[in-house]
Amino acid sequence: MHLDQIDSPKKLKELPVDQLPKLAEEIRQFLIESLSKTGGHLAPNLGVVELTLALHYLFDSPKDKIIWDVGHQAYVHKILTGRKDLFPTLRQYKGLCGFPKMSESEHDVWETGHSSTSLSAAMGMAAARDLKGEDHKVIAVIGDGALTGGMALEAMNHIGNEKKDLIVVLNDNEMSISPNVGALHNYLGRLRTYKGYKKAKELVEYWLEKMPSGDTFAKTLERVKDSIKYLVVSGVLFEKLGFTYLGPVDGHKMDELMECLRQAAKTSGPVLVHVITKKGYGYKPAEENSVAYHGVGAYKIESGEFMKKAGKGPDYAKVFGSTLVKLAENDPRIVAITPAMLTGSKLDAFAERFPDRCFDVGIAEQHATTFAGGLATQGMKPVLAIYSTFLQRGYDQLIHDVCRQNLNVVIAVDRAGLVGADGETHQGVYDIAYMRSVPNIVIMMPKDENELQHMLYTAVQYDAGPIAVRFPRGTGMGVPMDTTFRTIPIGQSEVVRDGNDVALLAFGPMVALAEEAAEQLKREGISAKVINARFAKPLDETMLLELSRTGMPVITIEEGARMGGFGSAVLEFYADRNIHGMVIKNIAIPDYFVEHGSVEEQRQEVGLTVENIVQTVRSVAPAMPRKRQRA
Ligand SMILES: Cc1ncc(C[n+]2csc(CCOP(=O)(O)OP(=O)(O)O)c2C)c(N)n1
Ligand SMILES: CC(=O)[C@@H](O)[C@H](O)COP(=O)(O)O
Ligand SMILES: [Mg+2]
Repeated sequence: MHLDQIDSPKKLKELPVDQLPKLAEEIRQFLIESLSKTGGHLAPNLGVVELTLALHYLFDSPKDKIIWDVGHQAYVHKILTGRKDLFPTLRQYKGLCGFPKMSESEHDVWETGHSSTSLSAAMGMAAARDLKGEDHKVIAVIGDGALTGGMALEAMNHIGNEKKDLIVVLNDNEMSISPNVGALHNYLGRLRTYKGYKKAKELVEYWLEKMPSGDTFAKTLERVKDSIKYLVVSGVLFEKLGFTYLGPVDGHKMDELMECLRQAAKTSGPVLVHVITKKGYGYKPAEENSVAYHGVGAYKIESGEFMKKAGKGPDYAKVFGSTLVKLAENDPRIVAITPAMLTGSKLDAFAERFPDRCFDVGIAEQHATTFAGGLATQGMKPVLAIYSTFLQRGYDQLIHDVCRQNLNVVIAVDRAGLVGADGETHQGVYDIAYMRSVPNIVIMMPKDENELQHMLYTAVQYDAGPIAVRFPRGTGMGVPMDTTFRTIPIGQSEVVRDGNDVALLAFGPMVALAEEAAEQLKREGISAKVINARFAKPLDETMLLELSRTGMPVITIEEGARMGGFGSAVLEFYADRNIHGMVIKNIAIPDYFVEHGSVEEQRQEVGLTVENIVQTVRSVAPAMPRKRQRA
């Protein structure tokens, strides 16, 4: 039977077990070929081919619940559950999602994207099963990186105490996106070398059974057994936390893996199966550089060479990273923090230049935020580089620890706005709303990459509390870069184009759309003023008051959730001052989760387009001062 014929776990089970390694090979070839065109999370999936086959072969999905942590490694699961033919649409608009998605399949029992949720979800499912008197297995598959996340540890604390039947498969490839970090990671390294002890323990037990008790040799063996037991059982942290520990097992050896998982299925209470895999397994470029092949765009299969990305300027993240190095050269207070996104946040150069001042804390956004606070109390200038979507994890810490104590923490909010192919789990569209409501914080966003360097400079100079500079995923505008830094006055906007019919008040890179719209409107005889708002907090009150005096309709434009966002702030400003009668429209992201696709397609869907700005302006034309005068 070939891969093409396997469209369900039921079909897979019809395959003789000795043919699974061949199937694994076919799946790998399929992944390498398919992702070379669409891109996606290649290396994580190549590493779990055998593991996924074993799980679907042995367990009975969807009755048995298989939960994928992060979910970036669920492609093989998707292939085996009838979605192979959809792979040409992977991560594309209206196509197959890059993460588990309940609407796609009954086998996707939990949706993910953010890490370290699988154990809590598994515990919830196991508890529900027991309360309802049902009988099925619950299996959480979690990577060694995701295990460093606080949620996973909180869940282990609960699971180990409750003693419910539940299997945790720890997929240990020694990598997060970058090499995994931390004491837990070091500990897993030591466990991997314990392998021999388990074998020795089994051997001693075997001989003990054969010997008459009281025999002198048996007594000696008894003592050996005890010391081995100490190393194998009591020495293993997971055992101490209430789990039965099985492993480590080679995750690419089908027979060993199956045997270990079979044993896990038979064991009652929480079990942790420690599976050792290689990220990128079976594709040389990915094995050799799993960091680069963690998440990829299109590439040439033979060489692994990536296709060139189209884009006008350097990546915003790159400008952030290189500017921070320059700033840190002259400011020893600057410390960079990343919760496991060193490469994505382009902090590699910083880490190389200032190894002592760069902290990769693992997938630990909560800790990262409070750690930054701690540094700030001692006069350091922590720069927390964090994706907008992952800062959601550190929200309480942002409020309670950083903002409440008014600490000088710079928050570099990366991937702010629509992010494209990762889709709804990763959209950076909530941070304006969730940060704006917190006292003390300053929130700014540059219109282009040149302004980003000035904003970062401004942020590290700022000594009056927390300050966030948000910037989008992807390439900048291709503008010339100034060679000296300049301070941007806090709360001051910039007029980028004058006009007297309508005001387009744009936040961040939306300024470019507003300028394009203004150009188009000019051809229709409408004169649009374009303002680069720069700050969502504090607002430029002088500018807003001036606008209200002109009587022009105001259209706010932002790539963020409409509710509570920048536009809401403008509405609040006028309402608070009893300035009524103004025509104000907010162009922003509506109240639903925007799915995967290209950023262009997502913008089109939500109306963040030149056409929609123009259309909105047309709709308010009767309220324009000149038109009113004529009427
Ligand atoms: C809360 C959160 N922080 C950061 C990330 C970004 N991220 C995605 S995968 C990953 C590494 C996960 O490592 P691991 O669980 O070991 O999986 P592997 O890729 O090694 O298979 C990280 C940091 C995320 N998805 N969620
Ligand atoms: C699964 C996950 O969370 C990351 O791998 C994410 O896809 C990275 O996003 P960037 O490509 O924007 O760094
Ligand atoms: Mg890993």
